[in-house]
Amino acid sequence: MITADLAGLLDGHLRRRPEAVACRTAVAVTYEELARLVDDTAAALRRTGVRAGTRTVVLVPPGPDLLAVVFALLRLRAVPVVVDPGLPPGQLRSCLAEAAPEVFIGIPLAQFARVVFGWGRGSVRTSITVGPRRLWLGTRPHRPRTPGCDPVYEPGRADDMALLAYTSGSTGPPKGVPLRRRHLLPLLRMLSDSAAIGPGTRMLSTFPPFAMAAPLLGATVVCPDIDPRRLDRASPAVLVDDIRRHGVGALFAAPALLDRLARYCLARELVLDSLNVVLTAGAPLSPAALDRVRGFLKPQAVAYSVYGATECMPVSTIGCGELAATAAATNSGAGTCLGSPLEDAQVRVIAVSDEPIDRWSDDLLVAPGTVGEITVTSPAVSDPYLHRPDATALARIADGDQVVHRMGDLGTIDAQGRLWFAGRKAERVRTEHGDWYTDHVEPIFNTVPGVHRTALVGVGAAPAQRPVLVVEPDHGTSRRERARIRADLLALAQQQPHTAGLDDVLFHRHFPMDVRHHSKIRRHVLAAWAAHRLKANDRRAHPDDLSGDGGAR
Ligand SMILES: Nc1ncnc2c1ncn2[C@@H]1O[C@H](COP(=O)(O)OP(=O)(O)OP(=O)(O)O)[C@@H](O)[C@H]1O
Repeated sequence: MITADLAGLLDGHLRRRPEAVACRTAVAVTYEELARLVDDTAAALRRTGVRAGTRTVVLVPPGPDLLAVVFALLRLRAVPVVVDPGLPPGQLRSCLAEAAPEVFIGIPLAQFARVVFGWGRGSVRTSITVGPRRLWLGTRPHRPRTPGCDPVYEPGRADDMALLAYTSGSTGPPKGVPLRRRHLLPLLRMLSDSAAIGPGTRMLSTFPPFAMAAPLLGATVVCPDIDPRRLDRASPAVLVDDIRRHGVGALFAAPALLDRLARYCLARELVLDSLNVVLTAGAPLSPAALDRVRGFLKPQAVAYSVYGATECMPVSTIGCGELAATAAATNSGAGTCLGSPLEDAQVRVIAVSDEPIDRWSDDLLVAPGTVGEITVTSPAVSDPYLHRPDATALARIADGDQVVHRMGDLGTIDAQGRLWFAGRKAERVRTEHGDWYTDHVEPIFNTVPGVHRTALVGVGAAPAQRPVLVVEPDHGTSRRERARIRADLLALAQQQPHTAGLDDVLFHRHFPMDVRHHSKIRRHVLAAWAAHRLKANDRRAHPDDLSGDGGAR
């Protein structure tokens, strides 16, 4: 049974299957070996003063060392601060200034960056380097006799703070999200129930925090040789090799990386037949990408898109069969189906507003089928943001003794109770004739041959913005091809009432994406670029010269 005593979960697997492999990198580490590492690490951390509640930054790549540190912190009931290592150094510094960690654990490169960029300056009192020889402040602690069973550790409680996780900062600066142990249980239960991750499963996750869940469920975590800071550069060949070599049964990858893997497999007619389940999250999985993903799976395998956010994970899941069945609707502008809300998650859609809402009232609800903001009440909803009362006021509604979380996403609920994604609230385009929703528009245009992806952005001040479609063409597209694509897009726009007002198409070589998943388009960055570009084009009266940042592909 999954309980809030997460360290106890790990110990349970150790007692039942000490010889089972907990982690696979170049070497295999068994549960027994992992437990010893955790014991050593916990003892060393305790000697440096790490206690329940100590905020600790961990910048260590996935592998046994990271598992040892994270599970040792769990055992001590300390609080890991989870921040994307791929953030620009200045943004990472701001996150750490806000989180005020007392302890900084990192590999030598992270320690070097800490000193150079001033990460945690003013709050960090202990820094610990995880090196090739695993030196803890130059000393090696004593080993407790029975690994995993040291009686000095208290079992974790549901209300203990588990971690401080930062959002990906796709729509503004990343926000600190305090998560208690009980907030994590719905995710663990979903992984165990829907995705069937359990003893014996070999799981590979390209998102390290999800990889940490595998040993808690008795599974083996396979750590791929990729840089989590640069997922856009992760090699599909390396992933394929790891999946095959280790017989990976469960894979998590964000949509963009999953699609790159799928394209790689498609070109080589590869089927990854060890995979039973594939999970993705972070952004919609487009119908075309889904088709390609199904191409590398055996027929019995399932792919799920999981919908949720740092503040509330998960909200709903949808399997590949249902996603495929709703693909035609997506391609004609209905949005992306996110599936039915999970048990325990109450999802309601309210009228769109950019203002705080203090109290819940059923008057906030929109009629079924009408686009509004998605709200969630669930045991997974986190505590309020760290030190951000304004952001919290915009994201929370009090409803008696419950808290309603505003997802900042737009969507609808259909007659079957399924949730549909329409785009992010902050990225809606507000024209004189009404609002345009990114996920009601982009999928239509993404079907045009030669288009890699599109982004709808608004230029000018709301509510009189000019809708602009920015296009990232397939690699190597010629100028003539671009002219054809533009003509096709504009013709397609005329076929749908909700896109008929589109007159502007710009080509951009390579979209700016979020650092966590490289799957969310940073539309506000593109909007600023588009405004600049349109102004330049208007000045030159040369609208066909649509070269993107540094020239179109
Ligand atoms: N399966 C999915 N389909 C569509 N969108 C998804 C899915 N899963 C997550 N998302 C998007 O990701 C968002 C959550 O992202 P995350 O918590 O990483 O930070 P963020 O909201 O992007 O960060 P910030 O608030 O700093 O901009 C959701 O609100 C939603 O927009």
